[in-house]
Parts: sequence; structure tokens; C-alpha cells
Amino acid sequence: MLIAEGLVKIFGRRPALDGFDLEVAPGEIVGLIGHNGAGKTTFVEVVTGLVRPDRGNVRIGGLDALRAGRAARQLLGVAPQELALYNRATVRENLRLFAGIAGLRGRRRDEEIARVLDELHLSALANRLVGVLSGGQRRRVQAATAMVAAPPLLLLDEPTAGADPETRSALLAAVKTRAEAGTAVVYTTHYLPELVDLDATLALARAGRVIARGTQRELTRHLPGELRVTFADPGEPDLRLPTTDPGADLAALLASGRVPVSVDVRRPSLDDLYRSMEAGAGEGEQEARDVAA
Ligand SMILES: Nc1ncnc2c1ncn2[C@@H]1O[C@H](COP(=O)(O)OP(=O)(O)OP(=O)(O)O)[C@@H](O)[C@H]1O
Repeated sequence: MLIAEGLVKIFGRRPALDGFDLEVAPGEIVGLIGHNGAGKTTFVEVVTGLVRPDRGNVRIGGLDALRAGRAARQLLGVAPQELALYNRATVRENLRLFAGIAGLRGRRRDEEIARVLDELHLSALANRLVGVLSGGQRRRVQAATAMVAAPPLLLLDEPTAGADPETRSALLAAVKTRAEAGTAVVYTTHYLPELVDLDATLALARAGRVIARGTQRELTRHLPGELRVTFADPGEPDLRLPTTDPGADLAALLASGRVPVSVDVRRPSLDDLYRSMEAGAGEGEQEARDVAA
């Protein structure tokens, strides 16, 4: 549904995108993660048409988004990181406007608005001015504007930033439902557990390019998990051992004659993956590139 190839965008002398590639299939949710400044928002802005890349191609649903921008954007719903809503209009009026821009009219428009209000738990706020809503409520409204015309591609840039648990779970459920119906989703976030809930595949951005792409399991395979053991002898402290081979490490422990009363193996998590990226352009990144290769 989305193919971005070799995107380069230079601001001043610094590349914000430096050979950024990403493909997203219909029904796929891609969690786009990476440190502040990795280029995630610039990528979203290029796909949206707000920023023109210096090099590279973007295809949306087979259309060249850099040449046939208008037609390609009809296939796109965007919730930008910086909220773009009309504060002096109500939630419903905002949704009418966005649905109208996407070409929805009459009864179909009203039905889609009712559906998205319900999905995002916004029905009770439909006639309130956006300007008087809380930050989390506005974020939900922004996500609703992206989803209202049921576009086949959704770009959600940190849609749950600052959101309370209710906002977050309503949004995640709506995104899941849309993906199950075939929508392709690019979802940027710093809240990694959300990507587990969404069963998203991952794209790790660093310094303007995607350095690794795959499932959570594929990308964390090279990282150590943790073996947690409690012993029968109350005087013996609990053991927490980083491990890539818990079976072998446990066998070695048992062979040493120590008697465990509980054993737990924690798989490497997305947080571990994120931390491994902190290692910079060192070993961790090279391993991530190997995984991608
Ligand atoms: N309009 C702009 N003018 C100059 N530099 C820019 C502009 N937009 C982005 N940048 C720079 O491009 C780089 C990538 O920024 P971008 O906002 O894409 O990162 P990000 O991965 O979305 O970060 P975050 O997680 O903080 O949202 C940063 O160094 C940023 O300062």
C-alpha cells in the first residue's frame, strides 16, 4: 500500500532523511520507532506531501505520491504529531470538514462520522468545541479526523502522546479494527508496549534511515533475555542472569548443585531493543543491520 524508497531530505546541511526505505502492506501495522530526531516525523511529512524530499520515491496504492500528490493523498489519513484541528469548531464540525475534504457527502458522511465517534469514545463530546477539550481528548479527535473517511493508509504520528489509559486503549482498539479490515498503518510511538498490543511489525529508524525491519521476535532474537531464579536456601540471593541460551544456563546452574524453587525466563522486550540502539553505531546497530539483511 505504501512504498518509500531512498528518501533523502536535507535541512540546512543536516540530512533528516538519508536513504529512508519503508514498505507497508494492506492490513499491516508498522511500528516506526527510533530516538528523537531519527527522521520519523520528516518521513510522515514527506508521505503526506508537506515536505518535498531531495531524492527518492513514494508510492501510495500504486500512485506516485510526489507527482500525483492529490490523488495519492485521497488514499491517506494522517494524525500529525502537532495537532491540526479547528479549535473554534465542534468535534462534529471538524469531522465533517475532514470527511468533506475526503469526498464524503450526505448520509454516508454522517454514518462514517457516527462510526468513528463511537470507535474513539467521542460521541458524548461530539457537540463540544475542540478548543475546550483536554489534550488527550483532542488527540482522539485528531485520530478520528484521520480515520473518518476510512482511507486505506493511515499515518499516525505519536497518536497517544500524553493520552490517558482510556484514550490509549480506545485508540489502539480502533487502529486494530481498521487494520483487520485491510487498512495499512504507520504508527510512530515511544510507548513500545503499544506495539506489542497492536501486534505490529517494526521498523527501527536511526539517523534518517530504517536500520532494521521485522517482527518483534525477529528483531529481539539477538538480544539477551533474563533468567530469574529463586533458591531453596533462604540465605542465597535471587539470581538474575542475562542470557541468550536459558536452557544451557539453567542446566549449568543445576549441575552446580544449587536447588532452585522457582525459575522464570523473561524474553527480550522492545525496551531491550530500544536500549540496544542506545549503543549507537556500535555493535548493537550492526547486529540490527544483520537482522535486516
Ligand atoms: N523544518 C525543519 N527544519 C530544520 N530541521 C528540521 C526540520 N524538521 C526536522 N528537522 C530536523 O530533522 C531531524 C529529524 O527530525 P524528525 O522530527 O523527523 O525526527 P523524529 O524521529 O520524528 O523525532 P521525535 O521522536 O522527536 O518526534 C532532526 O534533526 C530535526 O531537527
